[in-house]
Amino acid sequence: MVRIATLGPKGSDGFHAALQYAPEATVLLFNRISEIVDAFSSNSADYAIIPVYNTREGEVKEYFRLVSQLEEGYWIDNVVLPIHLSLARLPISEGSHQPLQYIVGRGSVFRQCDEYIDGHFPEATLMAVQDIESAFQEIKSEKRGNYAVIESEELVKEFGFELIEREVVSHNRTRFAVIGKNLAPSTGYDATAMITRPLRDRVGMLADILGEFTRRGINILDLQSENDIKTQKLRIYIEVEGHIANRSMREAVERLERVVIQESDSLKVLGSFPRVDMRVKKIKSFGFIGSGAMSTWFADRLQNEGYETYITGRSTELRPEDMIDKVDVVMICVPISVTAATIAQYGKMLRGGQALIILAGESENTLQTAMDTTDPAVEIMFVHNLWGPQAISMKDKNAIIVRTPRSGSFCSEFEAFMYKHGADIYQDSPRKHDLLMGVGQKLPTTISVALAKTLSQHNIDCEDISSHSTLTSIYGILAMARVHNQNPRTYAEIMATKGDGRKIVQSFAKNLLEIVKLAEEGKIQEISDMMEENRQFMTPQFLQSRMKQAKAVDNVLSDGGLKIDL
Ligand SMILES: NC(=O)C1=CN([C@@H]2O[C@H](COP(=O)(O)OP(=O)(O)OC[C@H]3O[C@@H](n4cnc5c(N)ncnc54)[C@H](O)[C@@H]3O)[C@@H](O)[C@H]2O)C=CC1
Ligand SMILES: O=C(O)C(=O)Cc1ccc(O)cc1
Repeated sequence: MVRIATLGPKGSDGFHAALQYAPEATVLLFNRISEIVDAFSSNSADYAIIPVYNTREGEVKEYFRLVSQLEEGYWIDNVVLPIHLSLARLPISEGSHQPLQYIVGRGSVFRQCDEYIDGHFPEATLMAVQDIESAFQEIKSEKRGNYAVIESEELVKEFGFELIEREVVSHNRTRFAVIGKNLAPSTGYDATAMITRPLRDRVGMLADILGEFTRRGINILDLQSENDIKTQKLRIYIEVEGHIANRSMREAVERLERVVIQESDSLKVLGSFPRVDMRVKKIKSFGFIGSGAMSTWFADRLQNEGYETYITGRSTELRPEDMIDKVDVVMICVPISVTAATIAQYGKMLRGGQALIILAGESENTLQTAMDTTDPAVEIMFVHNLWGPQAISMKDKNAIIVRTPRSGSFCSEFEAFMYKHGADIYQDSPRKHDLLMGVGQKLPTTISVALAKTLSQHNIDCEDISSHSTLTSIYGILAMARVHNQNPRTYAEIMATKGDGRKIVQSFAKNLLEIVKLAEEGKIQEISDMMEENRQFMTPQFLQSRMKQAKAVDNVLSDGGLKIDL
């Protein structure tokens, strides 16, 4: 039989939280949080259940101190309990009713009810007690007719008190931490709580701590800080999404100690536990058609948000046609050149109420196919993430979304998922997307491939490429290296997409030949005039802000070792 230590008395919120966690448990009841900790530490209890947060009172301060004292044990789970508080007094049969002068309750209950008490009993004297059971008994034995108590309805009834008012505060919920002896295993949908030791003063410490998580795309759920009572140094409590066993989480913690705080054992992991989710989600499951790099990348992150995911492809055991029926949202994520045909093949299998989201690099043609081949009650949206599967997170990366009149709440939920993970989202029309991908993808990719081919044709030594590049020409070299360091098919597909972007590459090729000709003929003035004209087209603001960015890049590149962990 498991033994759980919590705050009493019988019928208290802690008591109910313990039974909600383990209905068969033996519940050991105490009046003080420190007594609960002692019971747990001395092995008289297997678990401790402690209130940590209340929707009305905010954080429960005592816990902050308590959790940092726990030498063994981990925060392994949570119980969220609605709290129903009632105002009650002795029944008339047990003493005369007099005007209420005193209200008795636990300190935390008063904090939850302060609005109600201020509004209804501004003159009353409040008496905060630790041991509510003794308080009930004393009011009874002393027949105190001018006393009232605020507690749960169950408890006031148990002591034979009479209700004056039921449910004196609404939206009152308490989160209890479950403390156990061993770290909880990963469920795939976890959060991790940690607290720092008292920190020495250091400029930017808080921002640097948060940055370690943000940089890795780890969402921060809660942040609190408190001055350590003795030293008056700051301690920081952080709750983040993910399990401590995840690689990026371990890396973040390791760097926090070694690089940011620069003290070993400066960070204490309180535990990992299944995430407490208060949001309303409508989507349960996503199914991918296409089992490549981008499908896996998105599926992993959706799974970490608590969604079920299925990946299907030409060679997976689960067939796309069998998957479609199981999911709320079908994601099409295959090479651009086969996206429209894949939509045409599977689109008709979706039923009203489902959503079809196209992850691809070409919008107009693919969206038209989706609108034409699916039931009109199917939601449809196009998403183009402008990062590849090597990216750790989508934080600060561009994403283009093309909504249609049929993009509904499922599509918005997917967009909210990308927003939450820090993507910079831009809404386009199909044509605008395709045209601008001529600028953002087709042209730079084409140039990169042509550049590499040219260097190779002339047997240019790779060492010489770096040593002879200028602050300006390095950009082209970097782009060339990036493009040739990833799946060539991805880029060949981009170059071959249909749509409005083609005219950008075609005009570029024509202009290139013209400029080469002018240069060969030594027409310096004509080229300068052309550049002057170009400058008129680009606004001064654009030129200045990009120049500023370029200088920032110069600084990063010239700062020994690139300032990146290689
Ligand atoms: N890789 C990247 O950097 C990015 C890719 N995207 C887009 O994501 C989509 C998927 O790209 P990745 O996952 O990178 O490609 P990938 O090559 O890793 O995977 C493509 C998947 O489609 C399947 N497939 C190939 N031909 C097929 C056909 N004829 N019928 C059905 N399935 C077929 C493959 O078996 C594979 O499972 C593409 O539309 C691409 O433009 C978007 C942004 C970045
Ligand atoms: O990582 C890079 O540099 C990319 O260019 C990734 C990429 C590849 C294909 C896309 O459709 C969008 C982005």
